[in-house]
Amino acid sequence: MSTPPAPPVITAADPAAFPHSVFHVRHPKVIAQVKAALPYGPEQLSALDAFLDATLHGTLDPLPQDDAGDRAQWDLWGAPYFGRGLRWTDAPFLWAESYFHRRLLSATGYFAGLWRGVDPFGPMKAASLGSAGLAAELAQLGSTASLSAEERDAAALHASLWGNRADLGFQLVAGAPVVPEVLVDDGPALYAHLDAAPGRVNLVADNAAEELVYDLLLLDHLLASGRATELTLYLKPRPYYVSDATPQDFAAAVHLLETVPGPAADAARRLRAACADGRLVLVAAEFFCAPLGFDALPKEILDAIATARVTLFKGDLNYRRLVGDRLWPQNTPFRTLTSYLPGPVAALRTYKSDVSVGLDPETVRALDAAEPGWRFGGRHAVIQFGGAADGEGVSGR
Ligand SMILES: O=P(O)(O)OC[C@@]1(O)O[C@H](CO)[C@@H](O)[C@@H]1O
Repeated sequence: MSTPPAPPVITAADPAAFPHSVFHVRHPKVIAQVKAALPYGPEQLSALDAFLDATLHGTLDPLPQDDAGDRAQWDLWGAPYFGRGLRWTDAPFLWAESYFHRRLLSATGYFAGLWRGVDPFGPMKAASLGSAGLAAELAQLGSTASLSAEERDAAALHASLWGNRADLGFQLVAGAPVVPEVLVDDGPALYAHLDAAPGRVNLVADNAAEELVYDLLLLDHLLASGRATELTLYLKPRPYYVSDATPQDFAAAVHLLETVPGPAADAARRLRAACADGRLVLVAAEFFCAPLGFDALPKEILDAIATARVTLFKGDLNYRRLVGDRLWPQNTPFRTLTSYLPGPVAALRTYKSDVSVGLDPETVRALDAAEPGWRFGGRHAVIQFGGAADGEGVSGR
């Protein structure tokens, strides 16, 4: 098959486009929320103000000295952009957002001093995890007992999918809850693949709190139903993109499940047992906080993808990193764009940014006509299964 050239990488330079609003509307709200969340002193508060001002009006400069030990790494990643008079919005959107979140941690003192290791988003994550709505939903889990096996399979997958709407950065700018719509549902094909031969399932997590709770229930469902013999859960080693899940968030999510008697607590007990005997392994890989696409995944993660029955990628950011943060023609097959990976992959993604692939042109035309902002509202979603690697590819990713 011929390999179409890759379209341009997305930047935030166009003031009329969505990525620009992330820097100019969402990020000021993120910083205001962080300043309000913890009782920081004048040093952290003024560092946060100065940082925001630099992202809005300044140019891209190297990482300040802090104790994280990754300055040389960022100097390499930032070499094309640092010290060239580029605005934050001129760099690739994926790169610049990742750098924003790394710099935000520095400004809060996350790497040195009193606030070392304190998650600036911790209070927001705790509030989301402690919400009455989530507790009520978990208390109702017993009602799925009356569903057919297929309905239970779909419910576990879709709860994990829609848990992604509970991304706390997105919630800062999201409108009222809306009726969700799944544009592509490869869920049955994914289950058929696992039924044909169980094996290890990898899940690359996205957000903490509500989303992670439903991810854990999906993992428990795969283990309890015999589809997964082992599980690997990939987490972030430190706070990132507001609410991305860290090992501490994993512990908090398991703890919440334990407090809800019935199916939730039963799932928590099984997950704890799987942690204890090594069937559920947590990996907090540095790579997942890097400003790179998954075409740059390190060997150990590629090996884990190659030997898994399937690797599930959660959320919008992982989707951008998986298929490439570019304005692809929307009918580009998901399978083609993920065939560079050495094993079967699936994405559970709600739409919160431009990137869109694997849709038929008629669907796109109808969506554009009926709801012009449909790619940013979190109301639409896809469950796309790439199957096994088949050698097709796109040049220039
Ligand atoms: O990966 P997630 O949590 O689903 O979404 C991350 C996100 O909120 O951040 C980006 C904009 O900042 C978008 O890609 C997306 O909307």
